[in-house]
Amino acid sequence: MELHAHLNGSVSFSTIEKLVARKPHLNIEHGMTAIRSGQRRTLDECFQVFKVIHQLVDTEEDILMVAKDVIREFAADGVKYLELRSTPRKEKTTGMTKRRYVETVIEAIRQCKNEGVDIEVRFLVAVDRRNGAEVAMETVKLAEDFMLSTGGLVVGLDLSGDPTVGHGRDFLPALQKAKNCGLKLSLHLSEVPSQADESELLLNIPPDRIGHGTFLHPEVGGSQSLVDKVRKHNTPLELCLTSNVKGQTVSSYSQHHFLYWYQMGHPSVICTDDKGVFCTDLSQEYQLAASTFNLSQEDMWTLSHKAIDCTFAPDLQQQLHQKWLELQPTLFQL
Ligand SMILES: CC(C)=CCNc1ncnc2c1ncn2[C@@H]1O[C@H](COP(=O)(O)O)[C@@H](O)[C@H]1O
Ligand SMILES: [Zn+2]
Repeated sequence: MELHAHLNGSVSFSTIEKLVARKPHLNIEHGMTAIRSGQRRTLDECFQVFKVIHQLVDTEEDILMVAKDVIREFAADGVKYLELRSTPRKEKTTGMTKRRYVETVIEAIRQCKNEGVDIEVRFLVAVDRRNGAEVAMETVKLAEDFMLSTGGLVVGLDLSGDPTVGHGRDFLPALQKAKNCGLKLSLHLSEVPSQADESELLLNIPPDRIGHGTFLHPEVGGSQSLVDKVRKHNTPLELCLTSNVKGQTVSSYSQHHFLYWYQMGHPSVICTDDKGVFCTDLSQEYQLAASTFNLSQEDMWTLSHKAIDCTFAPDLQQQLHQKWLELQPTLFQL
């Protein structure tokens, strides 16, 4: 179950190579699009990486290839349900519009389905906080249109982008509108320490899931009131270990807030965030969680199984539970 994956952050080394071959004039090398094992970057440096990738992915053909490759790679890693998220982008130079951007991702999802790739994929339209409130409202309208026209492939809205830019209060009207029209909300909250006020406000909506939530609890400068709000609504957390360690918002794997929420029995879902940029995959994230926190195969199985209840596609949950029941004896003896 992969519930938190940004499309352009998930582009693998082999896809980057294909993109670089299409655009040799950009002089982009792989070291500029990925943060390798043992490397750390500041949050700001990480966000620069996305700018480089966006230069490489600027036509409909690129989006189609990238989305299909990413979906196939998640499937090859054993992911059976994927919620992809991406920020619709307009590119003047290539004529790509935001509407065509979303249509192309949807086309990629449909093509993978028709080709028999063994994975269910749903899409969240992303709001980049750097683009401000007005664009956020337009994005919500776009997301609503696609939710209605894609037969349920577009299921929600994501709020992401550089957490040090802007304030969540500006996005409240757009987020409320999204919620009211039936889009599920996954919000990046408290990814950096300075966001307690913003989280306090946005948790009142309330969101349907939380991305990261690194600094929600009092021990790291959050507050009991924030934790209480998350607990009251039983809002699942999407936790991305490698992303947080490489982006240096968490000092080491053993210090990751996964343990805080997991020990509390709170719905916690392990995700990749940006598997390409952070050179990881979902299996590796599960492996890391298991080895860091001394969890058994059974614990890990239960984690992935419980994630089914956190999807934004309730229509698929029964089918996924059935799949997990069938897969269990083929993987290991409990
Ligand atoms: C810098 C760092 C540690 C990244 C991980 N944490 C993140 N926090 C907030 N927004 C993100 C993160 N990773 C990816 N994104 C968003 O996803 C975009 C890339 O995917 P896409 O173009 O939306 O398809 C980025 O431009 C950014 O808006
Ligand atoms: Zn994210």
